[in-house]
Amino acid sequence: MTTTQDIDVIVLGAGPAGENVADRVARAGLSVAIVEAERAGGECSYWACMPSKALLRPVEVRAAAGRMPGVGTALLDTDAVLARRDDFTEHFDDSSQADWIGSTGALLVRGRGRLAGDRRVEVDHADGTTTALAATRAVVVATGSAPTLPPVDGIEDVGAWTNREATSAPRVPGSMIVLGGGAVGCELATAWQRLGSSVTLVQHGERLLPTMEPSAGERVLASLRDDGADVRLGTSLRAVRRDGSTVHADLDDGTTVDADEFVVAAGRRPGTSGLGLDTVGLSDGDVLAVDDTTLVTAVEGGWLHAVGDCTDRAKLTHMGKYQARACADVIVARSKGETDGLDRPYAKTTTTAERTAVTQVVFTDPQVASVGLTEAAARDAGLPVDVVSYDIGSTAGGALQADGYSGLATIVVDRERRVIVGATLVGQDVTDMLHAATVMVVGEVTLERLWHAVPSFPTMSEVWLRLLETYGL
Ligand SMILES: Cc1cc2nc3c(=O)[nH]c(=O)nc-3n(C[C@H](O)[C@H](O)[C@H](O)COP(=O)(O)OP(=O)(O)OC[C@H]3O[C@@H](n4cnc5c(N)ncnc54)[C@H](O)[C@@H]3O)c2cc1C
Ligand SMILES: NC(=O)c1ccc[n+]([C@@H]2O[C@H](COP(=O)([O-])OP(=O)(O)OC[C@H]3O[C@@H](n4cnc5c(N)ncnc54)[C@H](O)[C@@H]3O)[C@@H](O)[C@H]2O)c1
Repeated sequence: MTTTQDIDVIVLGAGPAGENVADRVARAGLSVAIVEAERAGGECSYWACMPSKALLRPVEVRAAAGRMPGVGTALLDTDAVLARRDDFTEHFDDSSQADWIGSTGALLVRGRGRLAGDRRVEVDHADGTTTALAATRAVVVATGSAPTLPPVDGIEDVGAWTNREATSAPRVPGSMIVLGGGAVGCELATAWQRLGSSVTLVQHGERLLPTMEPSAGERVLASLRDDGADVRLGTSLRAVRRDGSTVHADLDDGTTVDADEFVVAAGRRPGTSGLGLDTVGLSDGDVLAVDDTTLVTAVEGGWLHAVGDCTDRAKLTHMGKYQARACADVIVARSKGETDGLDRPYAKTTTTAERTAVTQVVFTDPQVASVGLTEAAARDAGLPVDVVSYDIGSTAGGALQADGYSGLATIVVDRERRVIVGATLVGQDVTDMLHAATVMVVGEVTLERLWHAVPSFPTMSEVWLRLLETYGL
């Protein structure tokens, strides 16, 4: 075993969250080692955000062309789509990410890391050797998440695809069953159905995208069915088996669905197995619950932080990176002896927006973009809220964007404070409208002041004015 001492900060996992901690801490002048077991860049770069969006964008463009008289439905060359997807994942070569980490001043250590007691980490390398590291200031766990396989008879034996196989497939399968109707299931079903596969999506709840406003799931459901996908809501999988090239899925509605591939998109668990959590008083596989300054609450001493998917907070790249920035700033502030106000809401050293303004875009067609609380979440939190919706297609911008534009904007208004606490946009090309809503929520801008934020004509942003008018301004 080799030993390296005197590293200020050790980061476990070089996904988007871990990389951002390392970058920011290194730029502040602290020494950092970042340990990566697979590829620098993490799940997001190779098997999640990037490849899935590279599969979705071409079919989105094609659908938009179909809604524009005089343009028509564009050609679909699936080989070109898959080749462009492979360019986005750098053909699984992480050298540019590794070079970038090096350029920040952080030391990239290749191997599988685990905690080995207070402030200590051991890294097991592919050649069988182990390196022991000790952190003088902090250890940050950023090990991401892993797909959950529901306890269904036969599921372990059918060669189930997870997000990894489903985003990196070298050809379009003839047919597939997608288990789960969250963001992963809805995006993959949209992409593969439109690329030519026959998709059956099985969701055990009564709605798609169940954590979002109901309008989102309803419209995505209608679109998937319009595309020809077979979507089964309120349906559970009883058993699954493979017979040669065919998978047979027995559903609790009494039917059996046959397909070439079986994709599991039924949620994710924290990537904390085999991480030595027992050496710091936790149990293998635990969620690393953190406070607003990213400190792991169950471990004393103020040295163990966690960011990204492993914390089981919003499992989104941009939110993980937001946590990473706060985490780095807390560590740097403490290294300078600063202690006051580090946990003050909206201080740079906190992740306040995790509670007030989580943003998410689901790249289905229609797209779904949301920030903050849904109506249901706001009512559960006891807030006095009113809800207003407006058809984006009724704005001049919406009508110009596409023939028969169909889209809905919904705001959740705290009627006592006169501020927006949540917004959801559903429709074609709404993704970049989200940030305006995010500023409204984070800035707690009153409706009376928003009245003076005049949207340009003829843009879809006029929906913000229409929402205020509908609310009575
Ligand atoms: C199909 C799919 C599509 C998605 N699309 C989006 C999207 O469009 N937008 C969005 O915001 N989010 C999206 N997400 C979610 C997003 O991928 C995650 O939230 C994000 O990757 C989490 O980043 P992370 O750094 O916490 O973890 P990860 O990206 O999982 O990175 C963790 C890293 O830690 C490494 N690691 C794990 N254990 C160890 C260990 N013991 N030692 C050393 N290294 C270790 C892993 O190899 C990995 O590189 C998507 C997810 C999926 C599955
Ligand atoms: N564009 C994006 O922002 C994006 C895209 C993909 C994933 N993600 C994130 O990645 C994370 C994981 O996504 P996910 O969709 O895997 O998880 P999820 O937990 O969001 O959704 C899983 C879905 O599967 C259903 N389900 C669970 N077990 C089932 C079963 N046995 N049978 C049928 N249905 C079942 C659940 O009801 C749920 O709707 C999420 O936090 C998501 O936000 C984000």
